[in-house]
Amino acid sequence: MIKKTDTSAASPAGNQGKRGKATKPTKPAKRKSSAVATDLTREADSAVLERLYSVVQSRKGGDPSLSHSARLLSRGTYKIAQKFGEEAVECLIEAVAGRNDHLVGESADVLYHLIVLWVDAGITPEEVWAELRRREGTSGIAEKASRPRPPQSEKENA
Ligand SMILES: N=c1c2ncn([C@@H]3O[C@H](COP(=O)(O)OP(=O)(O)OP(=O)(O)O)[C@@H](O)[C@H]3O)c2ncn1[C@@H]1O[C@H](COP(=O)(O)O)[C@@H](O)[C@H]1O
Repeated sequence: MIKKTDTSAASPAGNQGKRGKATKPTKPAKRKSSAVATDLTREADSAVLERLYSVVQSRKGGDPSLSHSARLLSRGTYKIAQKFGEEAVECLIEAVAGRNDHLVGESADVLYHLIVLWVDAGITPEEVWAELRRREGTSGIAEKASRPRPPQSEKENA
């Protein structure tokens, strides 16, 4: 669906896929030391999502006729969750079909709707980044193997 142009929130996430052509990526900052570089890279990766989060948060309680985020947030958790689910399904359809050009746009839609979900729930991006940082360096295989094993009888009934 074509949407009105938003001039108050120049979010690159809004310039992809269904919503238009991708913008040219900006050059990464020069590295000074490996520690600084790691921080800069982290900031650069999450900045676009944090900007989008701030914009969506600022739309809460706004005019639903002027802002899609305000409209979605006014419709409540059930609708927000439903929209997120729909976008996730559209994303997986493109992945399975191997249409990577469409997958980029659908991925942006999923991230936008996930952020609306966070705003509605009162979760901040920093909480999610912290959880991702906590997991860094732990293989999913090792993490699964470390989980307490249920007793055999429980496993059979599952
Ligand atoms: N990233 C997005 C973004 N991605 C998708 N969408 C909108 O999501 C809508 C999805 O359309 P659908 O028909 O699937 O959903 P719907 O209109 O809720 O329809 P129903 O399910 O109710 O029938 C479209 O209007 C898209 O434009 C987005 N709307 C906004 N943003 C970002 O959010 C910022 C603030 O937007 P506003 O809140 O609209 O000011 C923008 O600057 C963008 O950066």
